[in-house]
Amino acid sequence: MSERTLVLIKPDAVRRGLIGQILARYERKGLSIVAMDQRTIDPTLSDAHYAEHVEKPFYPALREFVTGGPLVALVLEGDQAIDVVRAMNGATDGRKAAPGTIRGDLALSNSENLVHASDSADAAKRELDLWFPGL
Ligand SMILES: Nc1ncnc2c1ncn2[C@@H]1O[C@@H]2COP(=O)(O)O[C@H]2[C@H]1O
Repeated sequence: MSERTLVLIKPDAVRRGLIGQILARYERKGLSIVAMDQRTIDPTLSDAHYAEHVEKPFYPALREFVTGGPLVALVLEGDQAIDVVRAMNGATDGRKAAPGTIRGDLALSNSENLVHASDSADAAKRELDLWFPGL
């Protein structure tokens, strides 16, 4: 079933010049880029996006990081896109993510882990409404 998912190419990836490499992986897989926008977000959007994490001890550093430079928000579409993109991104901690995944190949951190993707259909709906209202 065709689905849409929200992906963030985070500020560490933008800083490292990895936007093209990361986008190419999603395109090669056959996913469609439905929308794409480079922006620097404010703390309010960070708090809304990461609502489930705002009380966690790592959140202040995460907010600083995610608001600290431009990121690329995109909507990807394709068959089972939510699970497919999560598998392509790999485990949260880049040090533990499997080789062959984006984080496994390109990240060495648990926090600066290059990409974010919606982790369920409910999360995708919420995040798509938040980042691309009206799409
Ligand atoms: N234990 C942790 N320490 C620091 N950052 C974390 C930790 N767990 C999760 N994160 C960050 O919080 C983010 C939540 O979802 P993401 O997929 O965007 O990627 C995660 C990491 O960037």
